[in-house]
Amino acid sequence: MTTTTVIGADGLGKRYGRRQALADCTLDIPAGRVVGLVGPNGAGKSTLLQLASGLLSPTSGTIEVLGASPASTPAQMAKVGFVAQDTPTYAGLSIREHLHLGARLNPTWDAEFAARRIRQLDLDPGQRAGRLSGGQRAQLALTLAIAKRPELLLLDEPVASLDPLARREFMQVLMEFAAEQGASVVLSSHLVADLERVCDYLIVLARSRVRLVGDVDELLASHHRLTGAYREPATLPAGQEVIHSSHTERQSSLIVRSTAPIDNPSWTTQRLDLEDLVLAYMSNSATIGSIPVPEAQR
Ligand SMILES: Nc1ncnc2c1ncn2[C@@H]1O[C@H](COP(=O)(O)OP(=O)(O)OP(=O)(O)O)[C@@H](O)[C@H]1O
Repeated sequence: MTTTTVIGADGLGKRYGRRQALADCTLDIPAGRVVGLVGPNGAGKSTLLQLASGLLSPTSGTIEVLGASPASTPAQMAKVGFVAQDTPTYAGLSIREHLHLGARLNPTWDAEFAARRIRQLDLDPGQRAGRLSGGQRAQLALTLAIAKRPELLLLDEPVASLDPLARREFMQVLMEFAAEQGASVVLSSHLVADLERVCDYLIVLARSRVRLVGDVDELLASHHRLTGAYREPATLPAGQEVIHSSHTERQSSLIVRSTAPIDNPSWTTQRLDLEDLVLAYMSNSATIGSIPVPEAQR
């Protein structure tokens, strides 16, 4: 692990009975990045975020967050913000009471930010959380998490219930927070176009396993779409790994990983965008079988 690792995982796994939710997950996420966590339903994204927040314990391997075991001390918990998928709030408490609670519980609470954000969102501070719409409740939970001024913010599908304009505006607030504080953010989402605007680091999970991880610019520079006359993928030179292929009788279209430039004029080479890259790895892993749990571990 590097000294600036924000989340370090080694062979991390989580099993619910016979169901392997996360397997053999090894990560070394550098600090100060905005990390997009993507993958199909049931891939293990929430499980990974809950392991990082300390809400779940691993069944195998290890995880460290900001150099310590997740949620191991009050000081460590103060440095990490987490908003779960269901954006939990206290239904009986008003927005104002949530802000007071936040101020009492968090040593680094930014009261000015919290009050300004609630005004910007046009929310009534006297309104009980239980009376808010789903999107408004999510905005309250996200405001509380950012006002805590954590070193690491973990967000599980934070924008799923927000309208398109609110989504874009929230992503802007999130980027400002990360840039101003030098904070690290990990957010899961199915909305890759939103992630493309804010994330500089990517993790693709599928079928409980990490399929792709790294700096977004480096990943985009090392993947290429090749189109040309039909041919067998096996004819590619060493060092070019086919991630996804589709063929017609006449044409082959490949997504290839290669750090060296593709130097073959019989292919037309194009760059990928983030969505192409994510979909290539998701469909590639759809063809790989699920992970059997060894008899001895059941
Ligand atoms: N409490 C639980 N008990 C049993 N199985 C669980 C539990 N929580 C999650 N799982 C299983 O673990 C796997 C991973 O679930 P997880 O919620 O981490 O996926 P996800 O990637 O967040 O999915 P989604 O995109 O649908 O939110 C799934 O197969 C799920 O059914």
